[in-house]
Amino acid sequence: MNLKLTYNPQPATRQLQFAITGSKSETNRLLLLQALYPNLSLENTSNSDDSEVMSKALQNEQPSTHNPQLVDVHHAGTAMRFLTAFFAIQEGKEVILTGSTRMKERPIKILVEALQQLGAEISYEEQAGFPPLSIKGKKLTRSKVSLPANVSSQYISALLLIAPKLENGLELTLEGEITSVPYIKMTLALLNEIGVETSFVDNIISVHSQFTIHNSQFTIESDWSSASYWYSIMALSEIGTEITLSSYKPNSLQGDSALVEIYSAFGVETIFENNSILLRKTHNPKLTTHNLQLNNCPDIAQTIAVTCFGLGLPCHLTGLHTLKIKETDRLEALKAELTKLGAHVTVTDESLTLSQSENINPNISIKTYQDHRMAMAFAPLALKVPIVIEEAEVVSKSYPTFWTDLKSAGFLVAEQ
Ligand SMILES: O=C(O)C1=C[C@@H](OP(=O)(O)O)[C@@H](O)[C@H](O)C1
Ligand SMILES: C=C(OP(=O)(O)O)C(=O)O
Repeated sequence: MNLKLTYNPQPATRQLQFAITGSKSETNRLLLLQALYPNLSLENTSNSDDSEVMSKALQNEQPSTHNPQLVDVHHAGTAMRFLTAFFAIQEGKEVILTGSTRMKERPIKILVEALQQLGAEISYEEQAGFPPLSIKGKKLTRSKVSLPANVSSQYISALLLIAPKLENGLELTLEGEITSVPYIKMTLALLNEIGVETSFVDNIISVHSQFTIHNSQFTIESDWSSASYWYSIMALSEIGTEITLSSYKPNSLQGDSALVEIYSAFGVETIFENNSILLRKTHNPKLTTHNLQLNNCPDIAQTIAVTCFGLGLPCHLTGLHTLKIKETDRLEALKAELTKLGAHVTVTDESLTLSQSENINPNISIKTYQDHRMAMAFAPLALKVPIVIEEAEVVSKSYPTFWTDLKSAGFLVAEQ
């Protein structure tokens, strides 16, 4: 489904307000913890496809006589990585864990080797180092392992999530530069919330074993990565435009809440009130090069690059080495699509540089490369020029109601 987006400014008749569902990162961690500790109950879980597949994989557990069970996580990176660790400790159970064609190109060797060092029985079904995996669940008896930390934090989170169920807990030594650190801290914070003791000093993380927990209820904060598209819409809107998003709090576990500070430089003010954020366009940003290090919040890189282009601002974004192994090679995808719109962009393996531009080519058809964030990051440009988003249904990976929310905000969204 290709969607043509245009924007026809109407006088504001009411305050725009959207309830975004829970963080998919927090949801997928807590769903796994709920499978390990059934007396954990969750509110405001994510309605994303990635959380649906996670939930289904954990619920559809068949008795061990149906071995091996096929579990398909489609495009969900967190589900693939977290479930690899989960199934590795399900004694007597065998699964083949697989995903989409792209998932079979996303590396998993670092996690598999770490689990194997702890005693897990995992082998590759097709290409060594990549899904699908054959996993024979067993009791893991070892408790210390080292692994490279500069490729994906999801490998580390996966190990941490099963750690309290290991006989002697876990001590992880992280090698090299640690990437996407807030996601690791989110995992530790959620473990702490349910009563698991952890420590993270220098490059060593320790998790104590904890076989049961008290009844515990957790309300998940809404997804900041999804909020990023509204930040971009505000940045590209007229001064005075406002929108309210719920439910958010100032002390978030999500690294993407860095949006508050980043978008203040693009003229968007954030006010926290009653469990919500009010976003207001207050001024037009200064014409300077925006230098941002995004190692801590890789998922908002596409949003920021497109915002800068829409505002005609030059930018230099760094810390983007993980973007090449996500839903697509996001650096190449950004370069190709921004260039079609008239941008001057260069990329390296870890950075993107955008020159100042004055025009945006209208009626360009944006390829989305099976990447939800390509579709949602480019949509706000409809405030400036008509634009077509190809295979627009990809948004359901993280934000299934994105197009209906956009319509409610006054965008014209027509199937082509
Ligand atoms: O742990 C998580 O929930 C995530 C970690 C990040 O991945 P990397 O650590 O691979 O950068 C992020 O990009 C992804 O969307 C979600
Ligand atoms: C990278 C992402 O997800 P995952 O790695 O979990 O597929 C994302 O949602 O932007």
